[in-house]
Amino acid sequence: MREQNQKLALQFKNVDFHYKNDAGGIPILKNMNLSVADGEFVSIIGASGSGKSTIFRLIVGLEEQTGGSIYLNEKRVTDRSGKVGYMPQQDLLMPWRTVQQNAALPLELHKESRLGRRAVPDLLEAFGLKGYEDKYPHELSGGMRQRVSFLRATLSGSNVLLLDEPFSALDAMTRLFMQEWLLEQWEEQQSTILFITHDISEALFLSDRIFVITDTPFTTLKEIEVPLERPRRQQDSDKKEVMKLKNNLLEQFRMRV
Ligand SMILES: Nc1ncnc2c1ncn2[C@@H]1O[C@H](COP(=O)(O)OP(=O)(O)OP(=O)(O)O)[C@@H](O)[C@H]1O
Repeated sequence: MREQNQKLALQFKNVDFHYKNDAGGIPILKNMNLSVADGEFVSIIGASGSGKSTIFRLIVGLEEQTGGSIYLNEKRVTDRSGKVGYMPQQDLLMPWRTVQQNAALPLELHKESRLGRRAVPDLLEAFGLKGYEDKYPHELSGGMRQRVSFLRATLSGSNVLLLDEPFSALDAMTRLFMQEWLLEQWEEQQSTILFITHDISEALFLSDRIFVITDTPFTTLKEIEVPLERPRRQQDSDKKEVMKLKNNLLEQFRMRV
């Protein structure tokens, strides 16, 4: 496992949240606590509609909790807009902007980024986009669009990145390569990643810990530690202890279908 420091990158303390509706509200989080260490890779899995994206929307500040507090890097931050890197479910690249212009958008919005404009050429190369700087999104493959979108989240300059099903639209082979690539970037940038997926194998391959939503509304999430050393390769997922975890998780979800 990668060296983690004792600092917390993210913490929910007694957080309540419900969506408003005519019937009085749809409760999602009830007095919920959660901690993610700086440098950790954590996945969140759960059934469709269980509240995974809502957790991200609260962290990003797109929704406001009705109770409790959310801490980023151990500071209680009330205005979290632009303070974390966020890659939503669809890549949301702007079709009229080039690769470079799409990726560098956070630098236009938030001038004081940890990485800064000078990092852009190096990062474009690291993200396999060198030579494509002036192309438009429709000229790219699915995997490339995902990489531009991830680069944009990275350029927010935050040490915390939230990735919401980033690989769901990719073919199976590209997806496997993108997972390995993502782990390399995570190591390189020393970031903290929260990753939503429906794919149990993907969560096991990538994560230090997996948070499982078993019921909604939820107070705690079930936590699973993944017993794999780093660096990892796809074939590590075939190890006996990982297969056992996978089968247990599949069984849990099967009972809910
Ligand atoms: N803006 C909204 N107003 C009212 N209800 C909402 C709103 N957004 C989400 N919900 C409801 O809140 C619940 C949780 O939604 P959320 O998008 O967090 O689920 P999810 O686990 O991310 O789902 P999926 O895996 O399908 O993306 C769902 O029942 C959804 O219908």
